[in-house]
Amino acid sequence: MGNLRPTSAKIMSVSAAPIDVVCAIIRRGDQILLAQRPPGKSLAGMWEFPGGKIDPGETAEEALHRELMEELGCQVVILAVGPPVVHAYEWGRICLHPFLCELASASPKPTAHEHSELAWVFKKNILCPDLAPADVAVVAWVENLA
Ligand SMILES: Nc1nc2c([nH]c(=O)n2[C@@H]2O[C@H](COP(=O)(O)OP(=O)(O)OP(=O)(O)O)[C@@H](O)[C@H]2O)c(=O)[nH]1
Repeated sequence: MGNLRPTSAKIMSVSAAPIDVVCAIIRRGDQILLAQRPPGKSLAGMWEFPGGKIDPGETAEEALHRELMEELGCQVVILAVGPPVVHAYEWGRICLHPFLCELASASPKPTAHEHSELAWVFKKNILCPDLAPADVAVVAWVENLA
């Protein structure tokens, strides 16, 4: 009996609808902006593409622009929309919606308002061990872009 609770909790988290998350692959020449998740958040210390959860009533594009303004204080132009990636973490599933972007011409430079650090990384070096696991499939899409 004692084992029933954890097992059923696990089944519930796996079968629940995934949480929709947007992320921006911001391109600058051959480099892409990565952001390091801060202490106290899930996947703390790992690197990700800036973005976050889609709020109720928001489109994915609206969420992307809002998150980038909150996290980096910048504006982007969307160049391409990638295939969504569903990834199961221990705590539940996310559906990650990737957008290839570039900084808008009048945008301020990205600044880390919520992340520990920002880094412009050459495309060929993005696949590092401390990249958020869900992002590996996004990198496969990015690598195949012209
Ligand atoms: N933003 C972002 N989140 C990602 C990526 N890859 C990935 O697995 N995630 C996961 O997706 C979830 C997004 O949550 P978040 O914490 O960024 O969302 P948020 O800004 O709305 O945060 P909040 O809920 O603390 O307000 C996290 O669990 C994060 O670990 C990525 O490339 N970008």
